[in-house]
Amino acid sequence: MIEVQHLHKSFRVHVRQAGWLDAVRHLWKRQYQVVEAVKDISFTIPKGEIVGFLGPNGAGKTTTMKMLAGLLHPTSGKMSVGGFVPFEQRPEFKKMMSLVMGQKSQLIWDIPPMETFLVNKAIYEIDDRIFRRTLDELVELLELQPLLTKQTRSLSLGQRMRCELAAALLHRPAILFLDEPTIGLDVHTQEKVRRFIAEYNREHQTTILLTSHYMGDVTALCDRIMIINYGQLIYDGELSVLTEKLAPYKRLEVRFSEVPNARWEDYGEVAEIEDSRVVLRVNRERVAEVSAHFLQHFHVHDINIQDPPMEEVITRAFQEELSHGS
Ligand SMILES: Nc1ncnc2c1ncn2[C@@H]1O[C@H](COP(=O)(O)OP(=O)(O)OP(=O)(O)O)[C@@H](O)[C@H]1O
Repeated sequence: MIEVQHLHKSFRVHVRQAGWLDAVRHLWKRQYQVVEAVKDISFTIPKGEIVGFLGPNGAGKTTTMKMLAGLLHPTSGKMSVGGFVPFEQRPEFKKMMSLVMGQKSQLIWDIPPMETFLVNKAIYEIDDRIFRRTLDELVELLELQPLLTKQTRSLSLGQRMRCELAAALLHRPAILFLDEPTIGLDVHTQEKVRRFIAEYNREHQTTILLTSHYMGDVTALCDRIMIINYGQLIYDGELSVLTEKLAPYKRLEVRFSEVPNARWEDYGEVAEIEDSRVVLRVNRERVAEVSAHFLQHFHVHDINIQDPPMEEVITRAFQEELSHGS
């Protein structure tokens, strides 16, 4: 459904001079610098898959998404999105995909969301019956009924984002690019949006590429992740494989009425230790044996075994790349 080969994008940016004298001089002789935002990335995403696209600030995620959505022309490389070359901007291409950017609104600010929906109906030439059916489904899934006729500018961020998603999905795109769809939302609304995306994908087999700084979005929605750093793809594969490779331990949290005296470092790396609680990073192969030992020899109130937090795994992935690069 999405195929990208050796994609590059560089921007030519004007270098600003620090001092006013230099700034005046350079009015005549401007200096430019080339920023390589995306460097030779290749990947394929089959129909119906949700892929998490991760990377630190400025890594090249938005630039890649904009190229995939046809908003930016690549410097070089090949792309096929649903069989189309995005930057050719064919009307059929626009009808089969949607881009939602958490930081940018496509709703018309001064009118209620329902009127933006009607504008989209006209733009995408959606048949009356299909429009009604799709709208009903989206209104129900996203709980939009009370918001439809309110002024868009009066909506809260979370209410607006739910309307943004509806506006983006009215024409039933087969491919969805979601750039930070939950940014700035409270935990409850984030959860709602996540559930909606998962349900919508299940129902319609929509192909989704998602960027998010919230690891909760990624762990809830994506089995596969791609990590980009300094414009290069440094990982493309299952999230669980990355976790096993970079963090070959589990987080073992044990609660006691009072932490007993023990040589905790014999069991694993001590992450936290308090009055009634010990958190250890225990090698995956030893988790079962260590837990059994604790239950047998100590008066344990509760024991909890988890994968390491995703933030930790991703940070390690960046660090690995940096140490390879140096
Ligand atoms: N229009 C532009 N002109 C010049 N440089 C740009 C432009 N757009 C992006 N860049 C640069 O390209 C690089 C990649 O930016 P991009 O916005 O794709 O990163 P990102 O991974 O989406 O970051 P974030 O998580 O902060 O949104 C950055 O160095 C950025 O400054």
